[in-house]
Amino acid sequence: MSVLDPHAVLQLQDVHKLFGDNHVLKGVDLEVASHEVVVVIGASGSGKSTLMRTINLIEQVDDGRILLSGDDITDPRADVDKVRSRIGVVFQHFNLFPHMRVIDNVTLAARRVHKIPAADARARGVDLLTRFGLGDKVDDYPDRLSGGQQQRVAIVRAILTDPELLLLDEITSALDPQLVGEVLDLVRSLKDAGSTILMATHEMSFARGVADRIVFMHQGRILEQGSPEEILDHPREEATREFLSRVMHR
Ligand SMILES: Nc1ncnc2c1ncn2[C@@H]1O[C@H](COP(=O)(O)OP(=O)(O)OP(=O)(O)O)[C@@H](O)[C@H]1O
Repeated sequence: MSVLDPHAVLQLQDVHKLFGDNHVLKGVDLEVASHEVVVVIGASGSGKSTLMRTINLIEQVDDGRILLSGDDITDPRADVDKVRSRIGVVFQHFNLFPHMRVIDNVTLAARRVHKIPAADARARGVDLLTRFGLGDKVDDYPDRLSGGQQQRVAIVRAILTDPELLLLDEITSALDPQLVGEVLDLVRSLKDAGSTILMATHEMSFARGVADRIVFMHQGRILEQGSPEEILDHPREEATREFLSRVMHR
């Protein structure tokens, strides 16, 4: 077993996941250090989403373990709600509640799960929304917002309580191309503010711009990982080269 970084926010050790006979994660080892931005790339079906979902305990691992700041969150005795409250998650679809105003969407978990007083949660929500260009949307309902604005609201919701780790799974895939930039700008400012982020994306230019490290997944394994230059410009593996030539010429 590898020597573990005692400061790692996230550690996956030999994680396996099967859906029936389909061995989707075949022994994944991965560490994310504090303040690090790690971007996972790979073909459709390579296991990126499943990887993210095991970390948020939506999927149970079949073997191996996952540590969050040293705590084994795959231990059957782990408190799932407590683990989830330590991780901010944004998925492809924004999943905002349509009947709730933006500010209520943003502060719901802070109030209900973290028991932050409503006035404090609102103040922090308004501050973050304003900082990210949504100050005039605080009291709107989500259907009045563009897809990019809704996704930025979902990100504000995810960071409201300062989670230890942010999981961003294909957060721009459902957006019109002209709306992608504003969401990516927000992620860049989270990086600059020191967030620890694990992100799966198909946006190679964004991966290059924001990643400290890129991880290439292939058929349920991490085939190679390194700096954006190493992986995107000088990949060692044939499968990585094939994948990149496909996505770059799309
Ligand atoms: N809930 C599930 N039940 C059964 N099979 C699943 C389930 N979720 C994922 N799979 C299978 O696991 C494999 C990996 O899927 P996953 O969604 O993790 O890939 P991905 O790399 O995220 O793909 P994409 O880029 O298209 O999102 C696929 O073969 C998929 O069919």
